[in-house]
Amino acid sequence: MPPMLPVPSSRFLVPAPGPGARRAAPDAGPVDGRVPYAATRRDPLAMRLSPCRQFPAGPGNDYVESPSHGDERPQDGWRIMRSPLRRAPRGGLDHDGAPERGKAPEHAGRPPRAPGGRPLLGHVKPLLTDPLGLLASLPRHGEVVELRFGRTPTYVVCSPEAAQRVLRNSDHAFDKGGVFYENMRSIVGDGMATCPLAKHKRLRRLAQPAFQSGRMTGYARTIQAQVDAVTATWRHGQVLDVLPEMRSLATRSNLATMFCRRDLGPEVAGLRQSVTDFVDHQTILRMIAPGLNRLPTGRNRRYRASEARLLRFLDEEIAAYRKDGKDHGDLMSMFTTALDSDRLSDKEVRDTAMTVLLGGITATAVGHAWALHQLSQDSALDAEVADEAQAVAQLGQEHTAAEVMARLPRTRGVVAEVLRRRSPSYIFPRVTVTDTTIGSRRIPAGAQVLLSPYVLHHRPDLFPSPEDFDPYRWDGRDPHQVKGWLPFGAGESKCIAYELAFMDLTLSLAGIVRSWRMHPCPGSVRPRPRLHLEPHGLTLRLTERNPR
Ligand code: HEM
Repeated sequence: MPPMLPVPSSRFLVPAPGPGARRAAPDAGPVDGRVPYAATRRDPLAMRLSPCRQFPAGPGNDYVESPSHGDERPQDGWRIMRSPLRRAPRGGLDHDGAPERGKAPEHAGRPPRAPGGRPLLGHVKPLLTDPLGLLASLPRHGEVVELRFGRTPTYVVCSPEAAQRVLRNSDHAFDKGGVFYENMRSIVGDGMATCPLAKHKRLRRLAQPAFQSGRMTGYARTIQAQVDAVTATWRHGQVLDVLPEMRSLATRSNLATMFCRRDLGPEVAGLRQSVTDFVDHQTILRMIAPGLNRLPTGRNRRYRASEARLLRFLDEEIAAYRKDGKDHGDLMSMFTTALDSDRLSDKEVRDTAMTVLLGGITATAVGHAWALHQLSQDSALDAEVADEAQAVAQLGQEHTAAEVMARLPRTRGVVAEVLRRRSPSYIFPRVTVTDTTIGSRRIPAGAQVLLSPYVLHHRPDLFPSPEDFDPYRWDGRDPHQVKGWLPFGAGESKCIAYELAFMDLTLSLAGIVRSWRMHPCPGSVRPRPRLHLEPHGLTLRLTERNPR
C-alpha cells in the first residue's frame, strides 16, 4: 500500500532525560515492539533522534556521543547519538544496491539539502504548492537528498541503486513506522502492508500462495467477467466520470477475485462507497495530523460508519469461509484454508483483507483511469490497442492468462508506461532504526526515508523525455527487469499482487477498448497527489466501436 507524505515519526519519540543528556532514559524500551528514540538537544529548537534500547548497563552498553559528522552544518547545532550495539555496515552499494560490507567510505557525509527551504518551515511550502515539481527536481542534487519539514530531517532516495539498498534492506536498518503508518494502522489494522518488519515475514509467507502465477488464469476470467458487467451499463455518447467508474470496476474485480464463494452483487455498491469514503478521508492534512480523525465531526462519523460496514462484511465472510473450509480458488480461500499450522488468525486475515481491498482497489482504479486518459489523447495508439483486444477476444477459453498477455504487447506497453509516468504509488516512507548509510551518505537513526517511484521515473537519464507518454519505449523490454521502474516497490515488501495488478490493468484496458472509444472532454486533467496519484478532473465521452 501506498504513499505518503514526509512526516515526522512522532510516536517513536520518548522524552530524553534533559538538554545535553548523554544517556537514554532508563525505562525507555520498545513501544509496541518497535524501537523508541530519545532526543538529545544542544539548542532548545533543534532535535536529532537516536535509538534507545533496553540492555543491561555495563561496559559497551552505554550510549556515547559520537564525534560530529565531518560535513555537519555548524548551524544545526547537533550531535549524533549512535548505539554501539547496532551499527549497520557502512559503505558503498554493490550491484544490487546492498551495502558492501567492509568498504566504509572514508568521506561518507550527510546528504545534501535541497534548495528552497525556509527557516522553521523548511520545504513545507514547495511540498504543498508543487509536490511533484519538488520531487522531480531532487535527483539534480544527489542520490539521497534531504528535505526539512520543520526540524524533521527527511531523506528522499533519488537513484535506483539507493532505492534497492533501502527496499532490499538486507541489514534491517529500515522499517515501516512514523505518522503515516500509524494513521494507516488505525484504518486498515496491522496487516501485511502496514506492520513492522518483525511481524511482516510470516504474514507475507502465509498470504503468498494466493498470488502465485498458477492462480492467474482463474483470476483473469473473473476480471473479464467484471469488465463485461460494468461496460454493459454504458451508453453511446455518455460522459463518464472516469475515476469513480474505475473504482467501481476495481471494487468488483477485487471482491470477485477475493470472495468468489457467492455472488456479492447487492453488496458491491455499499462496499464501493466505503472505499470511496476511505480515499476521500485521506487528505494531506489528516495524514500529517491523524488526531483530526478522532474529532466528533459529521465527516468523521460518516467515515466510521463506512469503516464499520467494511469490517462487519469481512468478519462475516471470514466466519463463512472458515466454516465452509473449501478452496474456491479465490484469495479468501488461500487466507483461511492454509494447511500451515501457523495459519493466519481471524484478525490477521481481516487486516490483510482490508489492505488488499483498500490498497488494491484504489491503486488499480487510478491506473485504469490514467490508461483510459492516455488512449483518449492518441487515436492511432487507441486503434492499435483495440486491434490487439479484438484479436484476443477470438481466442477460446482454453488459453492461459500468460498466453493472452503475450498477445497484447502494445497494451502491456501502455500499462508499463502509465505505471512509469503516473505511478499510482508515487511515494512511500520508511524510518531508519539505526544509524546507517545509503551509498556514500550517512543517515541517522530515527530519520524518515522516502522512496519515490515518481522521482526515479522522471529521471531523464533513465527514461528520456520523461514527461512524454511513450509506450513504444517498452517494445521488446520487460518493465519488471528495467532499472529504475519501481511502481510496485521492490524487495521484501514489493507489492505482493504485482503480477495480478499488471494483468488486471492490461486485460481490463483491452476489455474496455475492444468495444469503446474514449474522447476527451473540455477541461484540464492534472495529477493530484492524494493517497495515490489521481487524475483530477478526468471525464471522457464514450462512443461504441461497433454500435449494436
Ligand atoms: C496498480 C496497482 C497497484 C500498485 C501500483 C501497487 C503498489 C504497491 C506498492 C508500491 C507497494 C509497496 C509499498 C511499500 O513497500 O511500502 C504495495 C504493497 C502491497 N500491495 Fe500493491 N499495488 C497495486 C495493486 C495491488 C492489488 C490489486 C493488491 C491486492 C489484490 C495489492 C496488495 C498489496 C499488498 C498486500 C501489499 C503489501 C505487501 C508487503 O508489505 O509485503 N496491491 N503495492
